[in-house]
Amino acid sequence: MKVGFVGWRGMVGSVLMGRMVDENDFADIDPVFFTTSQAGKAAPNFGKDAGVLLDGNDVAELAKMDVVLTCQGGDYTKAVYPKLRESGWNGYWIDAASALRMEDDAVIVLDPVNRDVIDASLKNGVKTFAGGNCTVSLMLLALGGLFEQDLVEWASPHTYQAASGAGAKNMKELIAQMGAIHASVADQLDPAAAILEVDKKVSETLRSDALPQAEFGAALAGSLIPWIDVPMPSGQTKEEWKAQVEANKILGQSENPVPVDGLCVRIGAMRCHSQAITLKLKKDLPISEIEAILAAHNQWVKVIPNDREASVKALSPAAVNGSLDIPVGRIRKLAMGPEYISAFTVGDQLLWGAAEPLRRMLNIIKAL
Ligand SMILES: NC(=O)C1=CN([C@@H]2O[C@H](COP(=O)(O)OP(=O)(O)OC[C@H]3O[C@@H](n4cnc5c(N)ncnc54)[C@H](OP(=O)(O)O)[C@@H]3O)[C@@H](O)[C@H]2O)C=CC1
Ligand SMILES: N[C@@H](CC(=O)OP(=O)(O)O)C(=O)O
Repeated sequence: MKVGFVGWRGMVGSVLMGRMVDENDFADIDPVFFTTSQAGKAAPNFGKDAGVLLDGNDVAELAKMDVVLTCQGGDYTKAVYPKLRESGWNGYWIDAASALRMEDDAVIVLDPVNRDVIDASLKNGVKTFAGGNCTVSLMLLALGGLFEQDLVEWASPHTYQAASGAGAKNMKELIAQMGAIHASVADQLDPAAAILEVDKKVSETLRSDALPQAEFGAALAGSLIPWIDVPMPSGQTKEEWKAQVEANKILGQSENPVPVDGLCVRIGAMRCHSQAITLKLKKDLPISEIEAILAAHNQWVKVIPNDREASVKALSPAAVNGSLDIPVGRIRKLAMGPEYISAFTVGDQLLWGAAEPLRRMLNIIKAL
């Protein structure tokens, strides 16, 4: 099977390549690597010689592929995908970008949650598959058991999203901001120093034009940004809008959607998105039963007991970074009534949030 990779050297693409090497996924495919800027240079070798890089805008070359897997971004998809389909190509297109997710002829892939939807679509001849928005995929992996058993009346996820969701340059800018903050008070951090003086200087640094902020346009380190992506007419941000439409499309219930809505906030984590979710369940279930339902859903979700030590240790971006685990904890009844519960979950937005569902979709196609 000829698989053309586009966007393989970007941040999401690199995580994907790493996972494919780890899982020996290159063994049974013929990889072909495309680029939009380096055609003719040597292709990478992930255990197989792949010749030279081909031009990612060359529709005739792309049309020789059985599968095209792209992590290049939405602009690339919008420019190339229609031309490739119009050329008569009937191969499988697997995409990290959001551009095609809500198209009628595309399926959003998250196979531990919607393998049934994927299998039915393959039988029906669907050839276009997109990975979901990172917060949506991570929420559904964490709470999959409750959704699967149709126990959720509504969900309100409030997010704490990492810098990586905005791109590699933003991750570097976050670190540069941390460095600038530290540098502004580095000689005043001894125990005897007056903390209010230190705080004043830090505030001045955060508000100063000298703080590196070309990417975020605001301070993120030592602060937060309560807005992700463009505005929608509803008053939601586009990131917030995606929660309900994508979650229900993944679950195959767009006709009768479960309301999913909350605020999305960028915080100073590197590559793990966290979410505090309020759920209204359709019935009053004991916490032990809720925990058992969540834990049984998939092999990556890990239920964390609602105690201080376990929560601090396991439910943080620092603990989850680089891992496929999806811890979910802080599960308790809320004061609003016995059907209202809270949950807090953390997931690596480059792994389950981006690369892993695509890698697994490629393997599903390979096995057809
Ligand atoms: N970041 C995220 O969290 C998520 C991103 N996505 C989707 O994936 C797309 C790609 O995101 P991301 O991986 O962050 O994008 P990157 O900016 O890291 O990479 C995109 C492309 O930039 C080009 N590029 C130029 N200079 C470099 C360089 N120095 N190193 C690496 N690549 C370089 C490469 O294309 P070329 O070889 O053609 O020059 C590369 O494929 C997004 O637009 C989005 O649609 C989806 C889910 C999550
Ligand atoms: N918007 C996400 C990252 C992302 O790329 O999302 P999407 O795949 O839906 O465009 C974030 O900023 O954290």
